[in-house]
Amino acid sequence: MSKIRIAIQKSGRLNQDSVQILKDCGISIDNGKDQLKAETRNFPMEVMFLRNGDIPQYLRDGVVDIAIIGENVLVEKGEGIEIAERLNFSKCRVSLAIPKEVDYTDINDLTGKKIATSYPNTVNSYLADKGINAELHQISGSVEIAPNIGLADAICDIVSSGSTLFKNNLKEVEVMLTSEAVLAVSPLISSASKKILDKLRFRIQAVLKGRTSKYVLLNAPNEKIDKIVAILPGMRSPTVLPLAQEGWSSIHTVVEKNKFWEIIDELKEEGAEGILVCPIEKMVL
Ligand SMILES: Nc1ncnc2c1ncn2[C@@H]1O[C@H](COP(=O)(O)OP(=O)(O)OP(=O)(O)O)[C@@H](O)[C@H]1O
Ligand SMILES: O=P(O)(O)OC[C@H]1O[C@H](OP(=O)(O)OP(=O)(O)O)[C@H](O)[C@@H]1O
Ligand SMILES: [Mg+2]
Repeated sequence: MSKIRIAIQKSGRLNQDSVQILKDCGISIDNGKDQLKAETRNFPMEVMFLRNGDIPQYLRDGVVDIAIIGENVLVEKGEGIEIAERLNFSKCRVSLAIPKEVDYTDINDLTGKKIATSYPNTVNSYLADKGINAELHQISGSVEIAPNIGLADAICDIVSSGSTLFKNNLKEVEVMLTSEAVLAVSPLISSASKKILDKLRFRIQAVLKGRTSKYVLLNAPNEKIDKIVAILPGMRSPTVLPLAQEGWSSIHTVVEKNKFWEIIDELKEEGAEGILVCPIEKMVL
């Protein structure tokens, strides 16, 4: 039986969450320590542990069928590679930053300036789009130090909390793109592997939906049911079950995680009691 070959990051920011999402999809990796290739249990899949930055080439060459990779790397060097799923982790942005004390009006201020980055294609196309000429200095890491050591006037790098910029006395002046981990697909994927990919995507969608939803149970007096149901969103519509105590019901529904706090006060005002919020493992719509 054929297997789908997936690349995930060997070590770094994407590794753990990539292994976890496969695990949540019921796929456990038989991983001997320091192995670069591993088999999986319960799913026709072979896992290659690679450098994030090398993965686009492996996808293009068809050495792997699919990969979990930072979207920013695809923007930089992933031409022709498609995204099958956005995975909602490793969220960051790729931005231009300059020393805090330097005034900044707009992108024209970067004309003729030296910009250090590990993402030359991304910067070049951003600047070309805005008609700006600047000099790029490509380095592969610790980019934020460049202005402090006189290597560049500005930098382009990944920003998440902003603390690396802050520590290096820099300020973010342009957000060029936002990024998250994605499931990317080789243009050379076979039809047999594509069928396995469809199964994997189905599982990933169920896992991601479960991660962003909560199962909510609450009690309410019967005369308040209509008002409470009107507040609650649900997969179809909330379930209403009678409680042993006459005149009361239990209402069950699924709510988007970040919407829960918006509606909790309304629910309480309408007389909801004993509100329980539970995690959902998987959700198939
Ligand atoms: N501070 C951050 N917060 C959130 N996501 C980030 C952050 N830094 C990087 N990422 C995302 O995680 C990906 C992997 O980053 P990481 O620093 O682990 O690897 P890398 O050095 O870019 O790659 P390689 O595996 O080739 O050494 C990046 O491409 C980006 O999408
Ligand atoms: O805005 P922040 O939350 O500070 O995150 C941004 C930093 O995170 C990444 O580096 P990482 O820690 O991955 O180190 P690396 O240079 O070894 O990849 C990125 O290259 C930035 O330097
Ligand atoms: Mg990094």
